[in-house]
Amino acid sequence: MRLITTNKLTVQHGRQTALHSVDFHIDSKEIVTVVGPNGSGKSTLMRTLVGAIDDYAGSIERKARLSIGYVPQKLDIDRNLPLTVERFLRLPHRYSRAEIDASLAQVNGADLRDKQMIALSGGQFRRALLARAILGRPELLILDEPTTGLDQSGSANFYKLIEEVRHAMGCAVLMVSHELHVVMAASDRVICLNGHVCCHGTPEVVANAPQYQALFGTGSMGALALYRHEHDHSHDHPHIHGAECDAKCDGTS
Ligand SMILES: Nc1ncnc2c1ncn2[C@@H]1O[C@H](COP(=O)(O)OP(=O)(O)OP(=O)(O)O)[C@@H](O)[C@H]1O
Repeated sequence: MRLITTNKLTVQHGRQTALHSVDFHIDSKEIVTVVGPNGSGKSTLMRTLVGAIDDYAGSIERKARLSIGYVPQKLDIDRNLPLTVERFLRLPHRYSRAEIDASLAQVNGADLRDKQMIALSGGQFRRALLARAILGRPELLILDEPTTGLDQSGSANFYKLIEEVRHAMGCAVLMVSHELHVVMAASDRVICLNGHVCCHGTPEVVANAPQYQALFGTGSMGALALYRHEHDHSHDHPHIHGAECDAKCDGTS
């Protein structure tokens, strides 16, 4: 089932065009990753999809009553404000203790409930954000750079956790990441953005696309293959998606 479709989505920040004529969709239970260089409009796309930016041209269609859990790229917690993880998870909705415990357990964070938000490590903080995003049992989880601040093994573990959450909750996952080889291997589809959609398709198709290689070089393909080989046992790729690349696009915005 289609959850969100955009048609010629265009977003300006002042005179800067952050997104230009972006056609995008995500279906239920898919893992879709958006990659692109700094400033290529990835966060703008996420923020527009969740409704945080409502000044755009083109159209966005959302499934009726679509519930979205969103983890923003950055979240500053006031260091002067005492805020436990439990209280953080209760903002802005009042969830029960049982719901909060279940959500924390889902992200392997049962021990975090009474800790202060500002005392969490990078990985614990990311798990608390994820726990909050899944509290409403969303059909679509949107994660903007979910492993910011984590080291390589912390990131790999976090992506594994995201796959587990997706599996347990049956939600679709849309994420932005810089960690090309790790995240692409775990995705059903990859969208390479540079203000516009440069190319899109399965991870292998995107990694081989000249538009992608013009932006990121060819180095990540070996890492992608390596990761696939090493982790074949733990990934489930039931979908076969068509290979689609925009041959007209030259990889610049
Ligand atoms: N609130 C804003 N006001 C003005 N310009 C903005 C604003 N937000 C983003 N931009 C500009 O829009 C463009 C796209 O920014 P965006 O944050 O969406 O990119 P990104 O791909 O997420 O970047 P990064 O990988 O660095 O996080 C950039 O040129 C950025 O400077």
